[in-house]
Amino acid sequence: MYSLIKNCSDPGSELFSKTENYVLMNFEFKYLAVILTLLIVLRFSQLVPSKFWSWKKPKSWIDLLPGPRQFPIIGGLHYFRDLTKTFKVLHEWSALYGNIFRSEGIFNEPIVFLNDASDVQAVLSSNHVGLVTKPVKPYDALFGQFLKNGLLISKGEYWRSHRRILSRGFTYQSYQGYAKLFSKYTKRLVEELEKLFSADDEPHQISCLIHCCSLQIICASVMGLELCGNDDGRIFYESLHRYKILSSKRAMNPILLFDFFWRMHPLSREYNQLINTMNNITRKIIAKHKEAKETDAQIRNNNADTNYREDDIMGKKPCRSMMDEMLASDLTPEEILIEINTVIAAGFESTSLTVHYMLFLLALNPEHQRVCQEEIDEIFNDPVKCRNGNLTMDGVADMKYLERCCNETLRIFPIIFMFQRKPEVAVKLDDERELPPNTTVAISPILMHNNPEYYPDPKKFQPDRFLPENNRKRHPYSYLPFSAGIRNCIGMKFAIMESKAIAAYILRHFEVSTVDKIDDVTLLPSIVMTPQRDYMFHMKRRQV
Ligand code: HEM
Repeated sequence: MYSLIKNCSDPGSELFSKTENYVLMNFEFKYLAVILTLLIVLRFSQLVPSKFWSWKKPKSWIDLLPGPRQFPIIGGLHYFRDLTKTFKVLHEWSALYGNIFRSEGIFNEPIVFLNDASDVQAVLSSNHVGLVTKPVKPYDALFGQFLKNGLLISKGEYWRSHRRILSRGFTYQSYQGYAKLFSKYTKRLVEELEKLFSADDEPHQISCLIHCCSLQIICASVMGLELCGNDDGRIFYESLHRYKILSSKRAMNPILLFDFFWRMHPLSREYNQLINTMNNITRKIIAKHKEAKETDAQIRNNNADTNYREDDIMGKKPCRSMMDEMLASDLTPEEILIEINTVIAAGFESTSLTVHYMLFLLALNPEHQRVCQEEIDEIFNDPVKCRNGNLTMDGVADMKYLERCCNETLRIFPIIFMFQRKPEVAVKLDDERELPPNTTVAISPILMHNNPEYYPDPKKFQPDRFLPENNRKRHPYSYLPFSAGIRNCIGMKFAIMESKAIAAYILRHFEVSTVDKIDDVTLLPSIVMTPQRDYMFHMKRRQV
């Protein structure tokens, strides 16, 4: 099945592929000249409101907030010229300016950075749909063509009704089925790791294998698509993999966030073709499921008087996919397509990176790895929690220490390192401060999770920070890997269960160690927080 992977290169190096970046650079130089000319013309033609140029005039308490020096038009974007220093810049700003500061985006649009848990709670905790609106940039630019008005981007009542429908795919019953898929694909992953590490004593990178496993899990859970052994699956895998690389390249290049420039870029043609290819495959699957569902309904009618059991007809599949839940709603096939794209895009890389970071931290901290293994062994030896070598949903849920390690991993490496809101109504932070409607707010889990006020000795890997009694002592909005409030991550539980299941199978079979140290690898602000190169692992087979 891992024949899907043609070239096991690490994600960071693919992002820095020389030929494509040469194309990008050429492109930038060409269009930088166009932008500058355009801006000079705009400046002198007075077409742009003067507020964009007079960036120094304070107007409200927000303008008076501390923050880095801004420049006309580009605001504070130039601080992120060198993307390898992005997280360093954010940490420096937080150290210099405290828990609330301001910077500016393109055309000097103010952005308020909130890093105080109570301020964040004021923004995220309301049930008012107008409060959970997101700004058009960067969301639309990054995801708009693939995710259109899917759950991640949509707003208002449309968002609320779709959120309700998608939630039906995340019930206790659905998780019983997903647990079977976690086992199926992770067992194959273990076989591949076995082959890789038994061949020699060299350290190896493993992210592409984990990535492939996670992608198979999400495609099977969302639409019952088996990526292996059929052409559509293979094409979908290759297209999605390439789509991810192109969108990350776009995300890391502020000029390309403008649709105008992106459309002229040579890579955008390939990008559109990839989306078309994936959409065509998904449309075919939706049509097939719809047809099967109609046939089922017919059989059900014909069997109304008999002892008909739904499982007899539907139950050949290991579980009902999320798509089946959507087909049972009044969503149109095109709406279903967009929501499928949303769930896959939001769920595949975030989870595989979590596993990757978790294994790395456990390799660096063998004393914690041993505790996890004791817990995992006990559950694997329990015939109720692990049936015929397959972990059940309850078995995974019972791995409490592993879960604390997963939480601590996401504290140290919050994959979604920043997210934004643009509340349509005013938000009262306290008696003196109110954010006016349409203020862009940036919330950065990476700054919050490194604040010693919430996490003493934040660099240290300490899973017991997440013991229930310690959680109770901490502000509930100080832990934000999945955001919080009504617009938090809908797949949070799925992500934690899947990460734990993959890590559990690996740790059951291998002792994991690494030749890297935590500071050896720079982190990049791709759409998700990505290591510039893969961590290198050793895996030694355990006697179990
Ligand atoms: C460790 C893995 C994951 C992390 C760290 C993560 C994190 C997040 C965060 C921070 C948000 C809020 C983004 C924002 O406000 O802009 C979000 C939203 C979302 N996530 Fe996840 N996620 C993960 C896995 C998943 C999985 C596995 C799925 C699906 C199965 C998923 C589906 C979604 C969707 C659909 C949204 C949009 C929700 C809405 O706006 O109502 N995520 N995720």
